[in-house]
Amino acid sequence: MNLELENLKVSLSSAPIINDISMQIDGGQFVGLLGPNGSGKSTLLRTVYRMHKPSGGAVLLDDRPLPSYKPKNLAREMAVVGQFNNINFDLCVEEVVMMGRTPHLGALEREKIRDYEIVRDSLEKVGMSDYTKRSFTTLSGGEKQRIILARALAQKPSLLILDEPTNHLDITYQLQILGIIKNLGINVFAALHDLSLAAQYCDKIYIIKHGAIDSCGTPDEVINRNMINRVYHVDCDITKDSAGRMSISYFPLHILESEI
Ligand SMILES: Nc1ncnc2c1ncn2[C@@H]1O[C@H](COP(=O)(O)OP(=O)(O)OP(=O)(O)O)[C@@H](O)[C@H]1O
Repeated sequence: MNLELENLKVSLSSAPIINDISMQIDGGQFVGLLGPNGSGKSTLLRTVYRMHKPSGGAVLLDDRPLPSYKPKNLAREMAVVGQFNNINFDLCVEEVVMMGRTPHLGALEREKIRDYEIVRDSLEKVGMSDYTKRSFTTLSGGEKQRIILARALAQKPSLLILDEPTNHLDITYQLQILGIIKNLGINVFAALHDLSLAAQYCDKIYIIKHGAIDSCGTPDEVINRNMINRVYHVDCDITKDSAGRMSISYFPLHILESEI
């Protein structure tokens, strides 16, 4: 499912948060949304998954306006991994991941063998196969995050929306999860903070600042010292290894301040 934002505006408590943003997520690309704290990344993503209503412009999915989709039809196509993933019911891991199959089942339809296979496969992908019967509430933050991603994978979406999907994960799982997401071959729109990881995994990056697009393009086009200075007010060195992988070395803030 292709996603297009057309001159999107979002206000929260009468304050303009997203100011006239247009974007395109298509072609099975992994698109990163980056920007400083408070720049509007979560607000933008929440508007795409209908938690906020735009105050102007439109969200289009496969060229159709978002409000024209029935929630269940939308859930068959779009999966969301939000920033806060509290589940207050005492469910085991398998039950949580099985929730991802709900949009594919009829009103009173029971899960079939195929649904259990998909759940097993999704748990395997995130390295949590041994936790099937564990109570979700007893898991660590990173384990919960991987289960919520498994639930999204079990949904078999064609558009995956992720709000900081790796913020609780150690580096092994950050790389593993980003690798899994990258290999899905579906449209992915993810808010990320780590510029080096975004450079490594994203096909396209949008940088936003104060609710507007600062820049957009391939990681090579967008991530550079000027942008990091302009958007984050931090100085840095950027190098590339022989495989073309970008490495960013940030300078402590007092160096930048003393140089101004
Ligand atoms: N309900 C609300 N009412 C008023 N302002 C809000 C509301 N929710 C969020 N904001 C403000 O909107 C701005 C954007 O917030 P948002 O969470 O979208 O930023 P973000 O880029 O995701 O930040 P972070 O990187 O810290 O997660 C912030 O200044 C925030 O305080």
